[in-house]
Amino acid sequence: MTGPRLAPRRAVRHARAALGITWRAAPTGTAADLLLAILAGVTPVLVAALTKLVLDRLSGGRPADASLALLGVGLAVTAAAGVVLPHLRGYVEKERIRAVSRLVRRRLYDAVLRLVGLVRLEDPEFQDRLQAAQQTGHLGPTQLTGNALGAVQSLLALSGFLGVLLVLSPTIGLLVLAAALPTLWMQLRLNRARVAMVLHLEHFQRRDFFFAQLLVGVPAAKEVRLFGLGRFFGDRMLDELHGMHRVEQRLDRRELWAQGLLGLLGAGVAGAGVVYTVTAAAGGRLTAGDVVLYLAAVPGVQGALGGLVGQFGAIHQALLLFDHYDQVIRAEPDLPAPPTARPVPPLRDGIELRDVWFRYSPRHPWVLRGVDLFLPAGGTTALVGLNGAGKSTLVKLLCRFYDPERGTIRWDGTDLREFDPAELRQRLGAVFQDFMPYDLSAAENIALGDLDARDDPDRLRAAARQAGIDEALTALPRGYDTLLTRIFFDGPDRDDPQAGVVLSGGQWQRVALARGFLRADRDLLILDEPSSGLDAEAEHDLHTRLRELRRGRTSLLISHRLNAVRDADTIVVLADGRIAECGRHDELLAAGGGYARLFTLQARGYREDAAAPV
Ligand SMILES: Nc1ncnc2c1ncn2[C@@H]1O[C@H](COP(=O)(O)OP(=O)(O)OP(=O)(O)O)[C@@H](O)[C@H]1O
Repeated sequence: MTGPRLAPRRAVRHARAALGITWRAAPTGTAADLLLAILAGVTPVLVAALTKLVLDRLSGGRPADASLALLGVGLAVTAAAGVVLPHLRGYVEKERIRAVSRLVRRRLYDAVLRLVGLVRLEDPEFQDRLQAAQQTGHLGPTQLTGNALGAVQSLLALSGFLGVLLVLSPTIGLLVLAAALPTLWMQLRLNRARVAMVLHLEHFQRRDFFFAQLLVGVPAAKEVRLFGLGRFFGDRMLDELHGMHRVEQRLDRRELWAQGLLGLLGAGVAGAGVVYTVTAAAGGRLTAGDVVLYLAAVPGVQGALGGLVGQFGAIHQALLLFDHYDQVIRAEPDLPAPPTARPVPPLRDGIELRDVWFRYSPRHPWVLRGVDLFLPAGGTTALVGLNGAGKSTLVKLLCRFYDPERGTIRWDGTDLREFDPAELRQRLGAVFQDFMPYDLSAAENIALGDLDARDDPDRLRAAARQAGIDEALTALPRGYDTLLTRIFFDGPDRDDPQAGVVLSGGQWQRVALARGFLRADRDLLILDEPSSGLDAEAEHDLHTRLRELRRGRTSLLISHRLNAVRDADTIVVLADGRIAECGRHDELLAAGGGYARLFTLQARGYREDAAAPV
């Protein structure tokens, strides 16, 4: 497995950014941790040196005096510090990690919210990066800082012990250093392989998570059971897990061999040193204290060197992981913003699509191929067409989730590109075909349509009444405060059947409609298949209410049930990416085109149903 590389300039930029995040998130904690790391680095060297001095004094035959007592106290205090310091560092580090996680997460979501369109979010490569950034974003700064501080500690311990060894016996000092060099080289190689493995495993992990979610999650539960897919997905999940484990095992074996051999080499050198120091002490060339100092210094040097290499490896890994986060944070805006956005005026004339061409990316086919359409202010336009004709795509362009590749969409003559998208959307209301059921209370589910209405129960109820769901919500165990989910419960609430409820598909659609109706006063209301989940009576009821609600206002209605759109001021048929027909219901019927054919087909279906014996 070849190791992934990060260009040096990029690595330095990431290191600065990651350390900057740590400093901004927890300046005091980071400074305290640095101080503690320095103390932790010098403590073992001090303990070893003081032990040698005490032993030398004791074996030197001089009577005990105050200086020996002082050495003893110094040794006790330093040894105690050696015990306490790791715990203190552990606490400070956890505080720092929590602060960094909060800051990293806030910045990540701020960056995602800066993407006002959908292009980047729908790009699979960006999604992949985003997932990785969500999972590992905090590891960059925390791992980098933790290991940089660890490296400071290791460097201090290493230089302290090496200094002592070189003073004591330069030969042994150099021997220990030489014995550590192969370890250093091998560790660096292993580190690179481990980083490569972590990145390689990300893909396995995501697929493993996907299959696991299918098995345990509610959304797929019905199909998994009905189609008997449990074993199939389970096997796929285990394949991914096996794949991961095989990669890990290969590296673990390599590490085992390398570390075993290098451990033996290190032990050999250390053993030779012990023989030398003991012989020298027996011959009077070294003291008993020197022997103890040597015995402490050899593992100290080897440990510090190993630690240092491990820390550099972890820093390398942290920088690579930070790359995902950095790229998400630095993502360019997905929709060009005008240097100075024009204010969005109330709609007076209408919205005009002029020769609009659109495809989701150059890799995708054209969806819209020169659409010319005018949505007059104050009128209801219905958009119909076969599955995949591009109706929802046109809606997304009106909301400026994307820009047309060619042509323009004009709001009272001004290109939508000249507006700030957030301000434009303030003037729109919409109920999307794939509306979102939120695991929140009924009131919150509606209020999300206009957060200003959060504390205005009358407005929420009025919207619910218009969507025909007020009665059902009032009858819930806790009325509008009832949670429309059973996911977030713990404690006594878990067993309380009143705590949360599950709505039917049609009821959810009405809640989504109520959310949309909170914005019924906006300049344009878009309803994409608002009644697909409603029963026939409810659908009729809804469209009657809609007509009253939207009288004199601009709306765009999409529906496959042509009976529901027959009263629209204009009906537009989208086919092959263009406007194929346009007119009032009677005109289109008389024209005998695609609309007339579809309408007749649907009407005949109803008539035949009615005529069929029950
Ligand atoms: N995010 C996307 N990325 C790529 N292609 C897409 C995306 N969304 C839709 N499409 C494609 O664009 C075409 C038009 O889809 P769209 O959803 O606009 O059709 P529609 O008329 O609303 O269909 P339906 O009546 O089934 O809701 C389809 O071929 C679809 O596969």
